[in-house]
Amino acid sequence: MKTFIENLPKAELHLHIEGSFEPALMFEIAKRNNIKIPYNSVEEIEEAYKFDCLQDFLDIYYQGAGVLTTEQDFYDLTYSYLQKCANQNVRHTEIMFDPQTHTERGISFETVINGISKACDDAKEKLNVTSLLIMSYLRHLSEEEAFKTLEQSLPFKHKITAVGLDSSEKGNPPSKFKNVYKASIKEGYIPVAHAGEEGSADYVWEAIDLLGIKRIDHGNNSLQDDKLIAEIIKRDMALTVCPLSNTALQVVDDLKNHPLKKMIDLGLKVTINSDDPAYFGGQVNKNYSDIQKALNLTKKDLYLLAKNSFQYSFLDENSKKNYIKELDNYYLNNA
Ligand code: HPA
Ligand SMILES: [Zn+2]
Repeated sequence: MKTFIENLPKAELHLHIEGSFEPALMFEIAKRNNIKIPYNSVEEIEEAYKFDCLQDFLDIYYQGAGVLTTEQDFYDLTYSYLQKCANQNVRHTEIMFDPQTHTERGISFETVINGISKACDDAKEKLNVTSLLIMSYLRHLSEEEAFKTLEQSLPFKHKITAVGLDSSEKGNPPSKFKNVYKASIKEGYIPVAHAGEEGSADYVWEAIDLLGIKRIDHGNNSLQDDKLIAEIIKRDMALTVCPLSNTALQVVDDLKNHPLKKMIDLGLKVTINSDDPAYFGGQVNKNYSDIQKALNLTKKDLYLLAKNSFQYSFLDENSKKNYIKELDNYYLNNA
């Protein structure tokens, strides 16, 4: 099963590039930028990466991202993640980035986007991994701040496919960002949002009805509401589920109790993703293999999850078809 997962062609649809920042690279970049970080060793970092909830994690995640300064830093961070994609047979990835985490510190939008997008271009050519970008608004900041970010993104619109909403969910409902989503859609961005990770099913309703999202990031708490489940199925929207993130942030107490199988059985379209792999104990293939073991998933289940990852990506129809053909061939020969 391990080899089947390792070689399974797949896409990753929920990944924060700042959350892929591995301790070793963090040390290297902090050193070359002469920035002090409050850890002396990889062991100390690992000790700090124990979280009770989303906010605990976010405090450490923003601190880590604080060493990223130059275009080269953003390039190195992104290329390092894309190399891991290539090693895991992640054929396509949709990368979220948080411009405000950096612009708030005086780093220009241009520095961030150019570093990330150059790495994506190089990875396409050298690693045969495709990618697109999701610009995420920080929901603990105001809608006015999000509007500023939208404005800053416009000269780079051709490099960005979608907009997302992340950071502290509770107390920051999707309705707070209704106007900026409307404006983002007008600019041609596809809307997605984190909803129902720690927030209730009402937040998922708002993300669908008020923000018009096309895909739900996490969405676990949708299961609290049968009408919502029916609506998500009716609209053919996928959930980007992140098993190891859910246990690390105590959204789920144990992988054995993870609702993923229940979601599938209800008819929801589910994908498997790593969210913030450097912080939550595993890349996407570890998410596949740990949840496979915990829930006794079959090769067919895994094949269908990987198929969803291509089907519900924001790739054009022809690219989706080609990737799914590659996956079908793999499944035929390895089932
Ligand atoms: O899992 C997450 N949830 C909300 N915001 C985030 N920002 C990075 N990761 C996350
Ligand atoms: Zn996330």
